[in-house]
Amino acid sequence: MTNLRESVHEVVRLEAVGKRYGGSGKEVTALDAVSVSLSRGTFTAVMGPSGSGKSTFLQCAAGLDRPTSGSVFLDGADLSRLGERELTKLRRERIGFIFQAFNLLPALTVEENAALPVRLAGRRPGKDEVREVLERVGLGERRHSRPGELSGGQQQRVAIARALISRPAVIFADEPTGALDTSTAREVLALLREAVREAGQTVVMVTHDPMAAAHADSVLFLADGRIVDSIEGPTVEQVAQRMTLLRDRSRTQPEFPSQSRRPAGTGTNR
Ligand SMILES: Nc1ncnc2c1ncn2[C@@H]1O[C@H](COP(=O)(O)OP(=O)(O)OP(=O)(O)O)[C@@H](O)[C@H]1O
Repeated sequence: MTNLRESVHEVVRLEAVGKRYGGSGKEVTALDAVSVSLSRGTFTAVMGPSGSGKSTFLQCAAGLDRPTSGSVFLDGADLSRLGERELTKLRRERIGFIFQAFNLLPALTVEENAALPVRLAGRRPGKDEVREVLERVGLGERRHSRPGELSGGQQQRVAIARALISRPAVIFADEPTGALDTSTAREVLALLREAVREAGQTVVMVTHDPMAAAHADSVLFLADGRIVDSIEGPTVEQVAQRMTLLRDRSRTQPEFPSQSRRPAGTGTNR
């Protein structure tokens, strides 16, 4: 299961990952030979115009969907070699998920929602374990509330607590700040950054928002299913400028000319 070529610092690796949808003349290439390596304890944002393949990238990297070609390695495991049951176990134990729509269970309290991954793994969550993770996201006082009694930002913090409780190697976040106002979004991003800095976790976040992307260590840019660019230590202005360029190019040319593509994954190995 372990890839011997893999560096010990590497926690997510995509090798020539392709994903095609449909068939019989209506095939869409959502990912086209994407290769990238992400190190432990890094925060990576994934950006690109609408339809560029961001969600597909996240789904394939997180083992929620299987690529049509290529391989995905996650925390040492080659996902293509895992059966559904093993994949579910790996997702439950090694990966945390955060979505734009929070996806909390309305009938459960804050602490029950946060403890869900532990229960699903067949373990009884310790009181301290749940309290600690809720305090970490600033919701220690709200543990008996239900999601409907909380603001959007508070609900997303419950979702972050739920993603953190099993101490996963990687947290995949799909537009985690998409439904939040700017100051609440900043709080959520600060929590993700803290998970990277203090717990050495790896965060991969799809976003449309240059402000959110600027909280990451690096930004990968997708266009037409390929990684066409990346920025290390991004600023809001740099990210916004790069996105404008990509949108303009995708409007004027249906496909990127190959000479404008940088080799996939450059600048992302740290
Ligand atoms: N289940 C599917 N069946 C068919 N085509 C799909 C499916 N999912 C995605 N696609 C296509 O694959 C391409 C990439 O889609 P994807 O959702 O990954 O893009 P995205 O960058 O996340 O877009 P957005 O920013 O609009 O959410 C698009 O052309 C999309 O229409």
